[in-house]
Amino acid sequence: MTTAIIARFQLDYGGFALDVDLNLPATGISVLFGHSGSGKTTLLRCMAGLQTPQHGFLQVNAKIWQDSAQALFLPTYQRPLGYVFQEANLFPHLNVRQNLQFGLKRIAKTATPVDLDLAHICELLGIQALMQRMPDRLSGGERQRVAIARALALKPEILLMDEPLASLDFKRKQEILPYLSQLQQELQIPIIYVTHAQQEVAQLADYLVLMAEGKVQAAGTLAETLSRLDVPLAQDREAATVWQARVLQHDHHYHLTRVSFAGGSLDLPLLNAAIGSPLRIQIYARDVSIALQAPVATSILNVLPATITNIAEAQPGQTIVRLEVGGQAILSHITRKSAVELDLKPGLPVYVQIKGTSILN
Ligand SMILES: Nc1ncnc2c1ncn2[C@@H]1O[C@H](COP(=O)(O)OP(=O)(O)OP(=O)(O)O)[C@@H](O)[C@H]1O
Repeated sequence: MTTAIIARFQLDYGGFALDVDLNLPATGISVLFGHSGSGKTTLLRCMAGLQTPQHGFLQVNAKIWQDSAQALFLPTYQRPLGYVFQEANLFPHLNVRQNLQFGLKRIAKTATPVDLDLAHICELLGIQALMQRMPDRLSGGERQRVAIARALALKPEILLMDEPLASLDFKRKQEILPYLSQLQQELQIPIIYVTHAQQEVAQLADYLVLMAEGKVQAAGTLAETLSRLDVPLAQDREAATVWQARVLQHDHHYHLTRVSFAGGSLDLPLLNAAIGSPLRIQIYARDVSIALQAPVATSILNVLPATITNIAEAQPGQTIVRLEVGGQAILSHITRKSAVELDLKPGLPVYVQIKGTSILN
């Protein structure tokens, strides 16, 4: 991982304390995930210079924005960042184009090497046709896409997003998520994205930071962090791993699509996606079962050789098993009785049977 951001903050509100020491990658979406009140927004506000912690150090790329040890603190307006809030906060008396142009003058003063072409940004966010519209004539999802474009128009070196989808209903969220995935693939700047929605984590995160009570509980690539048995996510009923895959071939006769991932290939229900296109595949731990031998007669299409790496107790009577399939981690929730009867142990070679998958993009 090429580190772009080093963030160390200690802040005490009296009743709540933030204490973090984080290195975040140079590209992709780093998601800050945690329960309400875990300190995600406070951390984001510290990065933006909207909060003044007792101790703070923030380095973005090679530049130090803040270092309390040397009394250095760049005010927010001198930090080349974009900030997207839960509500779009567009200027109601300006149309979309004027909203996007607002504040552009600032760029001349704080020009950065990052060259984001505004027209390209509008195209990525699908808002080219909305330029003349007033904000009250936009849907919630459109307003939020304009707010994201407005933040990017300032050519930031990082984009901070605080629950940008939280005020949207399910349908609007689904409408905007593909745009965010597209941005993540095209933009060369790091995005720090706050959410408490597990689905957004699975769909967007490249890097995942779990926060609890003002501290970082775990941080790492999405695959690493989702499959850690020592953090609550793996114990959750909704525990899942996410694999990056590519479309290999379509089988129109059986209505199946074969995709490849780092550890092999999977057959999925027929997808409407071009050969070679990238996909995220979510596999719930409850949909993965374990067999000691390769099953000879099974209706399950996806059976893969795997090795057990860790085992932990989950709910009463439940065991969670972490396995690797060609280096890719996968979780399986099974009954404790099965774990004992099969005598499962770390290092044991087994087979995983994947009963179902969801495609996230
Ligand atoms: N200005 C403030 N003064 C005192 N306490 C504050 C202040 N701002 C936030 N807090 C407290 O700090 C804690 C962390 O709040 P924060 O908004 O960072 O959490 P969060 O994880 O972003 O939560 P949510 O998901 O609900 O937005 C909360 O207990 C909150 O009440």
